[in-house]
Amino acid sequence: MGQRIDVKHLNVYYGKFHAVEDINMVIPANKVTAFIGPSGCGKSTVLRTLNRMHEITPGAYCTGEVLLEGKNLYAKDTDPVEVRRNVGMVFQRANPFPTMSIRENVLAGVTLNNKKISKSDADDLVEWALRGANLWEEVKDRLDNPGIGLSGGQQQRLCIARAVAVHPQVLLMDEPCSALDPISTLAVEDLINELKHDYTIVIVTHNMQQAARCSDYTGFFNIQGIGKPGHLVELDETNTIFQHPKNEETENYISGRFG
Ligand SMILES: Nc1ncnc2c1ncn2[C@@H]1O[C@H](COP(=O)(O)OP(=O)(O)OP(=O)(O)O)[C@@H](O)[C@H]1O
Repeated sequence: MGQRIDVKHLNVYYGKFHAVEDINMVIPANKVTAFIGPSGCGKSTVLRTLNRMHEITPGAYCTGEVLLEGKNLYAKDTDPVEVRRNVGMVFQRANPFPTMSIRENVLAGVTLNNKKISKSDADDLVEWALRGANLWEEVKDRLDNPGIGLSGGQQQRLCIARAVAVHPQVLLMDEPCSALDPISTLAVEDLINELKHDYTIVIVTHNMQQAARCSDYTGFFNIQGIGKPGHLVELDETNTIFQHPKNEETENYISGRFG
């Protein structure tokens, strides 16, 4: 099952640059929450703080709290590796490991976590994860072929299979369809809709139609001006954000008056 995320007074900095200011939000379990907003308003930055991925950028840090089912991801005794196992990430560009086969790519997270697994358990896991990513039928006869030999849309679904193979609670997706053609985009959107039964999903997208199509909740982020920190304007049910937003800034953005 997916887990709920509570974000409290989150501020994110890249060195001296204050990138995101005082974010407070609840991301419900087993729903798709989309982050939208103009370029540079901090959508990806906030997403990355939800599994401490920003920490791999030298000088990046945050203050405030991110709670996964009430447990602070930033508590002193929390292991960031464990956080990233529970909260998986799918990136903008499909990034299968180039030297690995389809099968090895699916198992990569498990082997990187030093988990010993029998051949038959591995076979079952590969099939389960690829079925979960709606890719099994397309690749079941060529599991030992290189992952990078697949089409862009298939590679992205392979990365989703790799992410779910470690049994996360949450899946973060940073513009997962931006490099895909419309047919592959629809396949990934359908998949997102199915995956929410098992996971909590947070997706950053530039595409408002995509947010409207595949999310239950939408958070609109904005920025006052260049050099200013981004902030969350409002987060609500997707229908409310697109039809009756409470805030004029949101209304202006979704009606295409800026951004
Ligand atoms: N690694 C980094 N080092 C320094 N500044 C960064 C870094 N990553 C992002 N920023 C800055 O933080 C701010 C927020 O960036 P972020 O990428 O989170 O915005 P975004 O809303 O996701 O933008 P886009 O829609 O263009 O991807 C921007 O001013 C950006 O330049």
